[in-house]
This record gives sequence, C-alpha cells and structure tokens, in this order.
Amino acid sequence: MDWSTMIDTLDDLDVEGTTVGVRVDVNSPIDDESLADDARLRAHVDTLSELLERGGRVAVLAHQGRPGGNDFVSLAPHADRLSVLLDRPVEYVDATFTDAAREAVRSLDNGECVVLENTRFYSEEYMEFDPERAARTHLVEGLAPVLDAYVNDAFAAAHRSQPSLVGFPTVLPGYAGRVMESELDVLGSIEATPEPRVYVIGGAKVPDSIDVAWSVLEKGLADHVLTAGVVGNVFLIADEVDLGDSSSDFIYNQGYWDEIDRAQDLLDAYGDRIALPRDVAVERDGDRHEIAVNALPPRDGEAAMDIGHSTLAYYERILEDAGTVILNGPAGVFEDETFETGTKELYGAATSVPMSIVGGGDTASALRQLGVEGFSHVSTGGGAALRMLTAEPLPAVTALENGPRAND
Ligand SMILES: Nc1ncnc2c1ncn2[C@@H]1O[C@H](COP(=O)(O)OP(=O)(O)OP(=O)(O)O)[C@@H](O)[C@H]1O
Ligand SMILES: O=C(O)[C@H](O)COP(=O)(O)O
Repeated sequence: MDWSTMIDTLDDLDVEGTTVGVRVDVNSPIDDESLADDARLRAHVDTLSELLERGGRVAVLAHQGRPGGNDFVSLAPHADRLSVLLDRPVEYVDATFTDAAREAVRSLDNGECVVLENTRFYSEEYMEFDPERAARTHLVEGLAPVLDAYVNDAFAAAHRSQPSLVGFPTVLPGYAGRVMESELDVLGSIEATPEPRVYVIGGAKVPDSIDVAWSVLEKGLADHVLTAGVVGNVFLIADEVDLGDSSSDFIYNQGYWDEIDRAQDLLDAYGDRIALPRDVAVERDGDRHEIAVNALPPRDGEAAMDIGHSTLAYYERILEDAGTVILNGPAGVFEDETFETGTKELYGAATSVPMSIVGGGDTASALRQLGVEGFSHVSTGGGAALRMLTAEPLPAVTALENGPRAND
C-alpha cells in the first residue's frame, strides 16, 4: 500500500495558529502511580516539538492502562515528564471533553501544549465503534468543536477502533504524526521488503503468534517461520516431542493447551516452512544445561527455558540467506541471565540481515536491556505492529484515509 498518497502528514498541515488534537500512545509501565519508563513519551517528542515550534496549539489525547488495572491512572505524571522532554511548560487538565477541557484548549496560545485526562476514564473510549458512530460519542462531540485538526501519532494503538482513534478523523482533517509516518513507511510496505522473508515468533503470547504465523504463511509473506520461546515449546509438543511435565503444565496453566492443535494444523499445512528448536536449555544443578530434542524429556522438574546452541546455529544459517527478518517475542526467559543467551544471540544475528524489523514494545525494551542494537526498524507497537506485519489494515489508519482532508 502506498499510504502516502492517501493520508496527509505534518508536511501538509498549516500549523501556525492551528489548534490540533494530537493522539499519542504513551501507555507506559506504572510503578505506584509514577511512570516506570518514559520510552513511549520520548517517541512522540519529534511530533510534538515540531507542532509547537511551528506555532501550533496542541491538545494531547492519550490512554493509560485498562479499566480495573493498577496502571489505570491519570496522565498527570505523563504531562510532567513531557514538560521536561519538550523543555517547555505542559499543562495537565483533569478533564477530556467537558467545559473545563474546552476552556483549557481554547485558551492555548501558539506554541502551547496541554495534556487532557486519560481518554479511557470515559467509558465509551474503551469500546470499539465504526468511525461514524465513534464520531457521535461524547468525547468527539464534546472536544472536536474546539479543534481545527487532528493528528494521529498513536501507531501502537492503531489496531483499536476507539473514539479517540477513529472518531476525530471522521469529523476533522486528519494527519499522520511522525511516529505514525515512520511506522507506516516500514511496516505498511512489508510485501515490498527483500526476500527471502523470515518471521521469528517467540515470547509467550501463543495465540497471537499462531495467528500471525497462519496469516503470513497463508498469504505467502513468509519463506520461513522460526519458532522460539513458549511458542517454540508449543510447536515441539505439537510435533510430538516430550518436553516433560514442567513445560507442559506451564502451557496448560496459561490456558494454551488448545494452541497445540492449532500448531499441529499449521505444521500439517506448512511444515516445510516452519523451523522448530533442535535443542532446549533447562536449569540443572543451578546452571544452564542444553538437551537435544531427540534426548528429551528432561529430568523431573526441569522446564525448557530457552533455545540451545544447536538451534541457534540452525536459525543463524537460515538468517544468513534472509533478505528481511521480522521478529517478535524473546527466545527464552531473558530476564534470567542464565537464559538470556538465545534472545541475545538470535536477535544479534538478525541485525546482520539487510532489513531487520522488531515488532513489539516489550521486546524492544528487553533488547535495550540486553544491549542488542542495530535493527533497521524497531516498532513502537506490539499488537498494532503484529497486525501490520500480516498485511492487515489498522482501523485508525483506515479512518485517516477515509476522513476529510484539508484540501477536499
Ligand atoms: N521458554 C519459556 N518459558 C517461559 N517463559 C518464556 C519462555 N520464553 C520466553 N518466555 C517469556 O515470555 C515473555 C515475553 O513474551 P511476550 O510474548 O509477552 O513478548 P513481548 O516481548 O512482551 O511481546 P510484545 O512486545 O508484543 O508485548 C517473557 O517474560 C519471557 O520470560
Ligand atoms: O500498549 C499497547 O499495545 C497499546 O497502548 C494498546 O493498549 P491496549 O492493548 O490496552 O488497547
């Protein structure tokens, strides 16, 4: 898809004196009501600084957490942090679409910024609507009248069809922010990336990973799918390898037992393009111990916590010939130094592929911790990136495409 002809960007926006609602994704880990990590805020600094330096009046819209969660908190700490990152005062207003919110937005001067309250404090924002209906929600009807334009920079939330993402661009001229633009540039043209194309699916979100594998194999996007992490363990069990009780119980307790059947179906349909671990690492006598798959099961109480070196050599050989590699989810329990090897080495090898794309915010922060750098693109999105990597449309992007444009 050449999205650039269908969506306007900040280059098309006459910013000076314009009041812009900017949807960002600053959904962050929270520790005792404070921000535990500001990576997602830093990602939006370019977009926000540009708008402010060009004389825009900026109202920031964002969600934080989900109702009921410990991270479902106000955006006050986000506003404080943005003020430091943008090096200018950023006012926080504890309202999103009431008179108080409208008044705060109306009184902005050129180059001034306000952060409105967590959009999900308002119940309709946690529902999925089609864009026309989303445009008739209280949030959009209440706030849109004081905005001249809408910028969506929240790529990481673009797979949600929620009012702040699809409602505003239905009634206001919509623009992609700089984060959205760079994500669409890379992930929106996945079909145009060099082949052979290798997908590495690791981590613990087994149903999502199997969905991705189905989709990319069915569409012919993937020449190889390399499995690792809990996903690799599920595929090994589907291939009738006895991983022992500890790993099986873990998969069962996560509610992923049915995924074994899906993995089996996938192996039946596309087995020639799916690579399975050849060895796994367990903890034995306090150390890392690697066991070849044909020597399994492990001893009682031992669980497969990482891929081993024989698997790494096998996967690295496939990566040597790859044109593009797309990775999501760690290869093992990287949080434990004993089991970080698989993730560190596999992701490290992937940086030598001409086009290397990492999907998933948590994976990205794990890699930063492990000191693995040098990818062509590290996406800010988890679920949104996965959806795009299967060449599926994102509702918030479609809403920008279909909504009014300033020159219509
Ligand atoms: N063999 C394994 N056994 C148990 N847990 C594992 C294993 N391999 C990986 N994990 C765990 O998987 C978790 C990460 O998986 P997940 O799918 O959530 O990846 P993620 O990087 O958070 O994805 P995203 O960035 O898309 O949110 C880590 O906490 C890691 O310890
Ligand atoms: O963290 C994310 O993936 C995005 O902010 C979307 O959050 P959600 O999964 O709660 O909609």
